[in-house]
Amino acid sequence: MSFLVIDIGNTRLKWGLYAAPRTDSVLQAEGAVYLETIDQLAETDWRHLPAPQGMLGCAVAGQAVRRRVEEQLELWDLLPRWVVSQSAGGGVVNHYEHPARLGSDRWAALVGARSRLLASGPPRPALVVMVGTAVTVDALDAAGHFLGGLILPGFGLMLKALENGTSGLKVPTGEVQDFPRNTSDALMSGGTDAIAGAIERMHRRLVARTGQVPELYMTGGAAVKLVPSLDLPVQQRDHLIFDGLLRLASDLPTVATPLV
Ligand SMILES: Nc1ncnc2c1ncn2[C@@H]1O[C@H](COP(=O)(O)OP(=O)(O)O)[C@@H](O)[C@H]1O
Ligand SMILES: CC(C)(COP(=O)(O)O)[C@@H](O)C(=O)NCCC(=O)O
Ligand SMILES: [K+]
Repeated sequence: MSFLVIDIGNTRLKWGLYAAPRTDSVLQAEGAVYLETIDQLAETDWRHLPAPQGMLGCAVAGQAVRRRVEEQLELWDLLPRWVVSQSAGGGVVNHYEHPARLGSDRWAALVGARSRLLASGPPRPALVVMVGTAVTVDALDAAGHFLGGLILPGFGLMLKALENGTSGLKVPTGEVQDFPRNTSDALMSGGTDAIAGAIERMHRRLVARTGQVPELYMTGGAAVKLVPSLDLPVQQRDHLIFDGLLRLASDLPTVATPLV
């Protein structure tokens, strides 16, 4: 049975069609569209796809966007199911003060990272970074306890805030430099150091807390921009959230019961 996973972020909708709702399942097709174009999915990306028998998604861009996607899903006869972050699941214990308020994409990324970590060796701590509209830096200990995490602006939001809040920063983005000597490079380097700095600080905290060096997983559209500037070994996984959704789907009862 082919299975559809969907990650609705605040900038793009990412989807993946897998052979089955299992973490070792083969990815058959995938795509990413900006939210402005999701009302055409049934006639574009999804038009010629084999009908999936099931789906599971995470959505953090609000109810209205989610409903627009559900209208596109009427192309097939399947029940839309959306993850709500739980207090425990997928091998992760969620120590957020209000577990359901943790972004479901963060939850899926944590579950995905934990399942990849356990599939690749002994249990260790992990740092799970999503570089998207916002950036999140989330800490897992060796037992799979989500200790907490950071939220900070993504590259786009940082640059937009500076452009809107000043008169002198309406310039194209430049390159990352150690000692930037023009406005464009200063902006790109400042944004990169802000995000890389947050990651390196949380990395140091997690080492101090656990006494072990964590695995660092990074995902998200802008991860590719950041990896070269990080002083830490990184596992860049574009499909980390998909991995988490498949793991959560494999735990679900096969009876189509809506999560929310
Ligand atoms: N190929 C790319 N190279 C660099 N940045 C990208 C690329 N694709 C998307 N981005 C940036 O990443 C962000 C969107 O990534 P994404 O993970 O889809 O975010 P979200 O999950 O918040 O929708 C935007 O800031 C966008 O500018
Ligand atoms: C932090 C986020 C905005 C990240 O969203 P994204 O950048 O992927 O669009 C999203 O995970 C969210 O809305 N979280 C809810 C608040 C929280 O996690 O505390
Ligand atoms: K995301």
